[in-house]
Amino acid sequence: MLKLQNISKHYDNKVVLEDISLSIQAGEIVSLLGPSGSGKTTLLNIILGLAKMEQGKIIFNDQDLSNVPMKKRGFNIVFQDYALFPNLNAYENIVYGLKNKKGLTSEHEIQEYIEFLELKPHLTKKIGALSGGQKQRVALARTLVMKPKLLLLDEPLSALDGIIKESIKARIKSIAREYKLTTIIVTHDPEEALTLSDKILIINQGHIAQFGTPQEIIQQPSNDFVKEFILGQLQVKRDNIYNLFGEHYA
Ligand SMILES: Nc1ncnc2c1ncn2[C@@H]1O[C@H](COP(=O)(O)OP(=O)(O)OP(=O)(O)O)[C@@H](O)[C@H]1O
Repeated sequence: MLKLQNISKHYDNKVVLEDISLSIQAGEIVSLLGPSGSGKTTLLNIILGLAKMEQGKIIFNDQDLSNVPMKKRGFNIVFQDYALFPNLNAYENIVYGLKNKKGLTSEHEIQEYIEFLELKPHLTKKIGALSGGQKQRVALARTLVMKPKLLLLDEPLSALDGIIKESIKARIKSIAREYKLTTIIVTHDPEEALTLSDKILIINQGHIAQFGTPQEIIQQPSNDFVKEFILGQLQVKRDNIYNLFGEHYA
């Protein structure tokens, strides 16, 4: 279980996060959702250990990790641009992080992750020859072979379109379920957050606007910001299509 307690962060004189507290249960998928500049990536980086906080605590399975360096936290992230090595092929990318972790993951286990993500036909391809969805799956496999205690994903769907997006969404859900892996996802898209997560943390200008299940957020938005940000954006999408096609759009 991950507990964030009273996390605050400033850049120069600007408050970026103020007094963020929440608890995430083991195996849950939680989205950090908010507009551009609201502090989502900063919070993700603080959990990862990449950014420092001025105040607050990070407790994971009853252990205080607040001053534990990134490498010793055992959390892993998939960055928005995947950060894969273009000169290596897909398999070499997947196992790259294991070089200094002898014995962590057997070849048999590596093959299981590869099967799970249906990457077998692509292993010898260079990164440049892969589609966006295939790159995302290689990035996920590379992270899973490290057996992370917590999986962090920064905008995992933003570079993907349509059907590929839906298939990666399903993968992320099945990874969390299959490996009981607590997963935290940054997104600015309400639809993604609502369809992917067990819980959503809505951030507005560094403050928690609401933390709840998708159903709670839809049925009981706790303030005007949540209403506007979530329901407003979804309504605009519906209206745009309705205006074009009228009653033909069910
Ligand atoms: N290294 C930095 N130095 C100074 N200010 C920063 C730095 N990183 C982020 N900020 C500021 O902190 C605020 C929050 O940024 P952050 O990247 O966390 O937001 P975000 O919600 O992830 O936005 P986006 O969706 O655009 O990525 C912004 O106002 C940003 O300008």
